[in-house]
Amino acid sequence: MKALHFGAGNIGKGLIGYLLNKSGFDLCFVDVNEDSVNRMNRSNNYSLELLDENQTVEVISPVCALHSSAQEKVVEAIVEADLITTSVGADNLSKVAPVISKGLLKRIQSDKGNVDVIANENMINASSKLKDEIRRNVSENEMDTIESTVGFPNSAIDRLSLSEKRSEGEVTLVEPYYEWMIEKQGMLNSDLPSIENATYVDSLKPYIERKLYIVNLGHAATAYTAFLKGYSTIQSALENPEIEKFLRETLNESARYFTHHYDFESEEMSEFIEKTIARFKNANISDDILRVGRSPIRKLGFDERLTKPTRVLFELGLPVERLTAAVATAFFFHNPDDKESVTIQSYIREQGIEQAIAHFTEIEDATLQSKIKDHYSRLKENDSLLTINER
Ligand SMILES: NC(=O)c1ccc[n+]([C@@H]2O[C@H](COP(=O)([O-])OP(=O)(O)OC[C@H]3O[C@@H](n4cnc5c(N)ncnc54)[C@H](O)[C@@H]3O)[C@@H](O)[C@H]2O)c1
Ligand SMILES: O=P(O)(O)OC[C@@H](O)[C@@H](O)[C@H](O)[C@H](O)CO
Repeated sequence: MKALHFGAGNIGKGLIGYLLNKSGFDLCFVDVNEDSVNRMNRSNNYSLELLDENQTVEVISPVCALHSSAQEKVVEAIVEADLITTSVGADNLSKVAPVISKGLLKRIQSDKGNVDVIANENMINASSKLKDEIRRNVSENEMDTIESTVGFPNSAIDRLSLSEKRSEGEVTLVEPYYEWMIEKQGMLNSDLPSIENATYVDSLKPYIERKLYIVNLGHAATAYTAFLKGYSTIQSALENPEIEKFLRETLNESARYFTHHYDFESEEMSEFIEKTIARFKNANISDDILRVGRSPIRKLGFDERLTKPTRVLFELGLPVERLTAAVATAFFFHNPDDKESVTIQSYIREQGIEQAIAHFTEIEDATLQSKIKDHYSRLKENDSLLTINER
């Protein structure tokens, strides 16, 4: 059995590649990063270090890699694959769509049978998004054939996966906890054996939303608050009780989204929140806030982790005091190497914070906009988060 995975990055190696290898797949990565492709092909393996007390190292082997520019080889690998997966970052799905389209059409011509393509990104319905991108690259008839033989099951992935450059080479670092949830109904390849330790669900929506609007919301809020307070890692920031309190209260507000829309009980949500905070505080992890806070424009998007729970709970008349403060913190984040943060900062300089809030969050309600703006102004005056908590 062969699996082709686009994106030999942290989660590609730390979760998707790890589980596909455990499930007996022959694994090949596709990446734009020449160094990482060459490194993998030199050793045909990579190392994973578990971020627990024992720091167990596992070698994942055999693996190979193709550079994205080797189009013909990538197309051939798609034709031969039993499963195609991605974790390239949500904004890069449009970039992998052209070659995946070519490969799928060639597969269909070669009568290779049904296959599933799973995009594993931190966004709602990433596989459906990839399918939409593929649609832009093919004719209507071609899309009809693709749709009849290719499944695009949506998924949710969760594992803190980082990497570190060491003298022996790059090592992928992973927390012990992981989750890969795959929506059964989108799958078309009934011959594919189950992926070991993946969870197959009938409806993904409650889980992907909980992942994004609790785990990733909490992560983003911590990273942006940490930036404001001068911390460089999530773990050092959470040693500050004020930041931990703010995180917990923000997540408790967001929990109401889930008790309102789904069957989640409040105790269950509280347990999930405590488990999430404990994962973030794992003393064996040192997670850079610049990684966690990356791409703030994406994170402030209308349906994204910061904005969606805030606007929906506000519309329901439920409290959003901490959530609006969390949204405000994102407007301070600045990393010269992160184009999105640079864009936000120059937008604020040129248009002002009010315009920036409306523009990046696409929130139209004036009251909600001004709540975010008030928090921004107070934070700018160096007002503490605790003061916000008490308001
Ligand atoms: N790292 C985590 O803890 C984690 C956990 C869950 C979900 N995710 C999600 O997984 C995705 C990947 O995140 P990551 O942390 O692994 O990022 P990463 O930057 O470590 O890895 C992304 C990889 O994709 C490659 N890539 C980019 N554009 C490409 C293209 N056009 N073709 C082929 N390869 C391309 C990059 O070179 C890189 O190796 C994101 O959507 C992220 O939100 C990450
Ligand atoms: O990958 P992003 O940029 O969407 O979000 C950054 C982190 O919150 C994220 O990578 C988490 O580490 C991960 O989602 C945990 O499963």
